[in-house]
Amino acid sequence: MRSVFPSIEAGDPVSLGAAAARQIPVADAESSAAVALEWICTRQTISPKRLVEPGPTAQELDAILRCAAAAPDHGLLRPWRFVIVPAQRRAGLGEVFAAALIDRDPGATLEQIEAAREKAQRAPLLMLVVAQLGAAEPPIPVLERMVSVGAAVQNMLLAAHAMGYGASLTSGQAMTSPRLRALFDLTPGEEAVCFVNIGTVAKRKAARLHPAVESFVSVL
Ligand SMILES: Cc1cc2nc3c(=O)[nH]c(=O)nc-3n(C[C@H](O)[C@H](O)[C@H](O)COP(=O)(O)O)c2cc1C
Repeated sequence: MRSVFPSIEAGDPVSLGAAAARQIPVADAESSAAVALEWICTRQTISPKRLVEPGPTAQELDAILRCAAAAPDHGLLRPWRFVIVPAQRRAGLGEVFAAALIDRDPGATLEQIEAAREKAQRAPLLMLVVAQLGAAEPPIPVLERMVSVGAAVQNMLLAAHAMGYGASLTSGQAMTSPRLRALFDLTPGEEAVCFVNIGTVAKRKAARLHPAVESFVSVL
């Protein structure tokens, strides 16, 4: 496993979880915290067009998914699930993207239809994020469940980044298409939120400037 996190040993598939549980000696704690903060703040979107092979190995993907499972989850509803789209199902997803575009815009050009189709072929790892927002017990508000979904997704983006991969989220109007819902067997109460794309970074853009803290924090 590639890692920028020094206390995680290369090749150790369980090390992400183990590192969190580990009692880090005080002398190492500060540098570990500094690396973790750096790692969180340097995550950036890498467009699927810039994500190439190799993608995460099966072991790495398992570690990434276990990070999702560490997300805060009020009521322990686990209000999300993920659907991996393997290579042999990409063409089928591309047809759904193309048909969804034609549904929305019957006048779409052949070029636009082909571009929609091609979106299913990018990034070595492609995974749909499904939010489960229907009736639940305990009745945790939908807004809180979406926070849990977002936290699970962010944990995966950060895990991929820590392993040295690039990652991004993609969405768009096809997410609400009945065709996409049918392909992924979404049940009533489930919503397709976005795709997670992960792979090796072919080219990186300059990171964006993050908003200043004072622009989003106040004191009551
Ligand atoms: C739910 C969700 C869906 C997104 N969908 C898209 C998308 O379809 N296309 C895109 O270019 N970026 C998409 N993004 C990524 C944002 O554009 C990106 O996070 C933002 O520009 C900030 O850049 P950064 O991630 O590098 O900090 C999505 C982000 C979220 C949270």
